Order: sequence, then structure tokens, then C-alpha cells
Amino acid sequence: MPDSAYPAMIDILRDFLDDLASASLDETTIGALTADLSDWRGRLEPLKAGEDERMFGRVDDVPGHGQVMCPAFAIEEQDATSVRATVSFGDYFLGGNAAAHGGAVSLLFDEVLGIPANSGPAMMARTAYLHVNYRAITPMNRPLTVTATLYAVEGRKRFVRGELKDGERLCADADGLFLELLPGQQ
Ligand SMILES: CCCCCCCC/C=C\CCCCCCCC(=O)SCCNC(=O)CCNC(=O)[C@H](O)C(C)(C)COP(=O)(O)OP(=O)(O)OC[C@H]1O[C@@H](n2cnc3c(N)ncnc32)[C@H](O)[C@@H]1OP(=O)(O)O
Repeated sequence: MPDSAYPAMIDILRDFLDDLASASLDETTIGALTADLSDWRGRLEPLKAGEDERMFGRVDDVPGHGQVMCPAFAIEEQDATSVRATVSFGDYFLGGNAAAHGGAVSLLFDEVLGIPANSGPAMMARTAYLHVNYRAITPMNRPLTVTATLYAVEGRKRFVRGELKDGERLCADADGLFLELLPGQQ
């Protein structure tokens, strides 16, 4: 698979979504864009593949793993029980009043808390709950710090806490339970 070109293509797609979200469009531009996008739908449709053959979200060693669903975060530090990363919410993730959408913040926590929850050799763990507290607005288009720490393991249960900060200011925190899947569990 051409992994080398794929992350750059995803970066452009992210920039495109930010540009689209922040633009005021006239009818001519909307028509042209609709035609281009439907042309691309036609080209991609025959390439449909099963989960294991897809690249979206499955490219190792690049921020965001090659997907645009969640803001891309760059891991700065990681050990067996914790992770610290830098993230920036582009215009695509705007909620309102210059604040990031709450759902995008939750999505980020699910991804980042999932890292220490899945860092061991045991079976993969899946989110059972994710409790998010929005403490202050999450600002757009600037580097924020997101952290997650595995603080308890009880049988199959892995408890993880996380924080999203703008400098010293706490924007949101989260508490998640991840459950280790049983062998053969879907
Ligand atoms: C941006 C996109 C990028 C794409 C990237 C792709 C590749 C990336 C690769 C790698 C990334 C790694 C990062 C991933 C992170 C994200 C993970 C997710 O978002 S997962 C999807 C969301 N979650 C579900 O869909 C779960 C749906 N629920 C279930 O499947 C089951 O409910 C499950 C497995 C969670 C538990 O079911 P049971 O049957 O195995 O276990 P039971 O018996 O119900 O519970 C066991 C114990 O846990 C407690 N428990 C279960 N759920 C609980 C809850 N919600 N609250 C409290 N306790 C709970 C129970 O009370 C029980 O406790 P007692 O043993 O009796 O003490």
C-alpha cells in the first residue's frame, strides 16, 4: 500500500475541510464543488474494501493515523500507563462562539484515553463509558495539550483519566472505563 503518499493526502483533506467549514460559498462555487465531489465518488466507489484492507485511520506513526474524523494529535511523550499529546482543533471542529464542538472533544478523549487502555500485551479494550466534563471553552486553531493516564485495573476493567488544557487552563477532563474483550468477543 502506498503509505508514504497517504498521510500527505489526508493532511490536504483536513485542510480542505477546514477551508470549506470557514468559507462563505456562492452558488457557482457550490455547483463546481458538488460536481468535483460526485466525480470522486464515482472513482472511489469501485475501490470499496473490507476493514482490513482499508487505510483510513490505520496508518502507523503519523499523527491521527491517517483519518479526519478526530482532530490529529501528535504524541509528545508516552509510557506504559500514560500519554501526552499536542492537538489543535481546526475550523472543521468549530461548535460555536469560537469554541470547539463538544462532540469533537469527546471523540478526542475516546482516542487518547484508548491509548493507555490498550498499551499492554493483553486483549484489546473497548470503551464502556466515557464521562466528559467541559470546564471552559476549548479554543480553536492553537496548540493544546491532551493527557491520559491509566489509574486502575480491576480484572478486565481499565480505568483511564484525561485532561485537555490550553496552557495552564483546564478546558475539559474525562474519566473512561475500557473493558478488555474476551477471546472471540466482537
Ligand atoms: C477517529 C477514528 C479513527 C479510527 C481508528 C481505527 C484504528 C485505530 C486503532 C487503535 C486505536 C485504539 C484506541 C481505540 C479507542 C476507541 C475505543 C472505542 O471507541 S470502542 C467503540 C465504543 N464502544 C463500544 O462500542 C462498546 C459497546 N459495548 C460493548 O461492546 C460491551 O458492552 C462491552 C464489551 C463494553 C462490555 O460487555 P461484556 O459483555 O464484555 O462485559 P459485561 O459483562 O457487560 O461487563 C463486565 C463488567 O464491566 C461492567 N460494565 C460494563 N459496562 C459498564 C458501564 N458502561 N459502566 C460501568 N460498568 C460497566 C459490568 O458491570 C461488569 O462488571 P462486574 O464484572 O460485574 O463487576
